[in-house]
Amino acid sequence: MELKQDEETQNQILLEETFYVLTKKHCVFKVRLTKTGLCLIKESEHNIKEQVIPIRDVIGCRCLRSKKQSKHCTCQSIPRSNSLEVVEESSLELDDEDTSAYLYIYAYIFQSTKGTSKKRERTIITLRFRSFDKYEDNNKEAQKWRTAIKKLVRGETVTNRSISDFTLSLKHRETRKLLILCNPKSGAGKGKYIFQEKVVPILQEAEVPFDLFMTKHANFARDFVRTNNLYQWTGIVVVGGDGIVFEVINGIFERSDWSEVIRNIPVGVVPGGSGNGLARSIAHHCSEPYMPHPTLPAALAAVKGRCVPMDLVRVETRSQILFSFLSVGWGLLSDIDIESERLRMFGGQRFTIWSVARLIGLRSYGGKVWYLPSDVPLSRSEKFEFTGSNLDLPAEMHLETESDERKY
Ligand SMILES: Nc1ncnc2c1ncn2[C@@H]1O[C@H](COP(=O)(O)OP(=O)(O)OP(=O)(O)O)[C@@H](O)[C@H]1O
Repeated sequence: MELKQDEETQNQILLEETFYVLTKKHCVFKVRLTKTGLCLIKESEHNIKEQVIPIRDVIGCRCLRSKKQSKHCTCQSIPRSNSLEVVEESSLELDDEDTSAYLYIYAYIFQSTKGTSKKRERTIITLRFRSFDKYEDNNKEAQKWRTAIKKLVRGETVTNRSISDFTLSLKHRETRKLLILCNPKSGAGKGKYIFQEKVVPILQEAEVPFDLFMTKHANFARDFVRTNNLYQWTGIVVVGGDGIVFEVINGIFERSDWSEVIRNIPVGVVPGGSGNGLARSIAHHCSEPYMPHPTLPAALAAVKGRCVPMDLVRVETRSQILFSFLSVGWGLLSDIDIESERLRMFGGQRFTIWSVARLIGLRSYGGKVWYLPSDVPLSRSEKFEFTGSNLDLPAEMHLETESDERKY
């Protein structure tokens, strides 16, 4: 009984609106927002199709206005969806004649690809609010949807009652700020490119502000996290390989307030290095596809603030104390890792090349290992399942509310 009630509240409609596709006659989309997702119901002459975009796949949304067209054509007062250019509300380039408010919703959804492994695809849903004559009224509607979606994305409670107050806080601003530590030398030297091209667009779509610091030399990141006030940031995202993550974690443990930091400041990694063992392991743990877009699961987790606790290993040698998060290497593997540094220009291939070299000249090491067998069962990862669809969403979809200008 309780389960059923819970399901009912999850599926309770928070917002609902009817939209049209400019280019298709007699094609109506009902768009519903519930706590679990954005439901698109396509009603055409002969059938009804439906797809739910789960809230966990949505990263954010933005309200924009249409941009003034350079060559104004009097025969086309309504911007065509495929030629639509949009700007911020504050822009000097906005088109005063178009009183519509455009809500851009950004989602990364699993596509039902037959025969191949699952992957996430970027999908943009544009909702054009144009029922009213004044931009302010259309914007109020769009902002109501925006605020509700953003709150749900952040895991906050949204009820039908609270939605009526959303218009009061129109100028809702994101306060989350991430610290990005990017190693420009990681992997084959593409750390900066990866950040600018793969991560920045996702941060912008999610409207997550950030402070970026490029590491200038070995141990820069370690010193940075040891000496700075980390509480000014909501989390640390490292762009690089396992080496730079190692620096950050060990830098944290060199602080006197390390226990406070590890409880309050999550650390994430966007793979930019050669091996990227931690980023791969996290993607595997979360059942997120790592290939063909390795940076995607990490960037999405960073903007959504998704985090789970992670075990660390404290290693004491005669001369130092270290914290390890993947493995503690000794012998052949460490030799390959450290000595292949000179082949950095080959990216991840450096490990294969140096493995062959070391196997040819195999060294032997003597040692003893003591261990305690674990009686704790291995934890099972949460499986994110593909939610059924029969709509086959395109990468971009433009829907709009009805207006007097629309004529069949
Ligand atoms: N600006 C820099 N110049 C030279 N070295 C740097 C710089 N910034 C950081 N480093 C060093 O580069 C080392 C390797 O970096 P990182 O782990 O990001 O890449 P990787 O070694 O290619 O990846 P992986 O560890 O996953 O194989 C780090 O241990 C760090 O000390």
